Amino acid sequence: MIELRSVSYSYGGIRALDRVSLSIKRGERVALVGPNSSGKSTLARIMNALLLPCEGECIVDGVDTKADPMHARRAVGMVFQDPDSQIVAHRVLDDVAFGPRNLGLPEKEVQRRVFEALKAVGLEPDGEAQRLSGGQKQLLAIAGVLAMRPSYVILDEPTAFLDCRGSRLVEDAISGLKGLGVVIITHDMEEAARADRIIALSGGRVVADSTPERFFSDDAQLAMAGVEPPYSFRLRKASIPAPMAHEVVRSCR
Ligand SMILES: Nc1ncnc2c1ncn2[C@@H]1O[C@H](COP(=O)(O)OP(=O)(O)OP(=O)(O)O)[C@@H](O)[C@H]1O
Repeated sequence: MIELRSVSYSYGGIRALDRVSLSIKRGERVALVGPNSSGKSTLARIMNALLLPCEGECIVDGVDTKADPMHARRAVGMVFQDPDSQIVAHRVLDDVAFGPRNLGLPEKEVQRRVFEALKAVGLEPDGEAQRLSGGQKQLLAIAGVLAMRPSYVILDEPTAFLDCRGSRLVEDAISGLKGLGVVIITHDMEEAARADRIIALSGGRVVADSTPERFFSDDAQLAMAGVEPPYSFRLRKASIPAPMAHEVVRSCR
């Protein structure tokens, strides 16, 4: 479990997180939502120890990130918005192998991890990384993280730069991530609605932590989080059967 206990973080005089307490379990899928500058990316960086709390504690599987930041960096993989900025090697195979090779693993183990990770996201091993589509590059970034065998994966607006087709590829790959704790930072409420839980931040504070169903039904929470319910939810509320509502939304995208 990733557990934050009253975590605050400031960049100089800017308080980005203010006494945030929450937990993320392995196997659950959590959407992190909230307006710009509400602290979502800072929270992600606290969880994988790229940043350490100014106050409070972040505990990853029982280990305090201040005591052992490398433990959290291994356990919590990060995928960022921009697929191009995450490519580190010319060939697809070498790109995914980059992390495991840096761990000093035997080449046989590196290759096993590379092929498993590529299979998990549905990417072919041959080819050049820069020739992939935007969506495929994002799959490559996810494969690179999976090859490190994390317990949790945080995706910071993974579909923000992608077209409809690329977004669908990435969404399908994320749905296939079983057994890991998955945190998706998103402004897309359709994406948030597919999570088990939604955590909303505003002004660096947690203003909601509940199921999508409850979150999207609670006008006060929605107002505090500065978001609106997704189209599929509104259609459902208008008594259109869920599968049909889902299809309407898919065909609209
Ligand atoms: N490196 C930095 N230096 C100074 N201030 C920063 C830095 N990174 C973030 N901040 C500030 O911290 C606050 C929270 O930013 P953060 O990026 O965590 O929010 P966010 O919810 O991820 O925003 P967005 O949705 O725009 O990506 C903002 O006021 C932001 O300006």
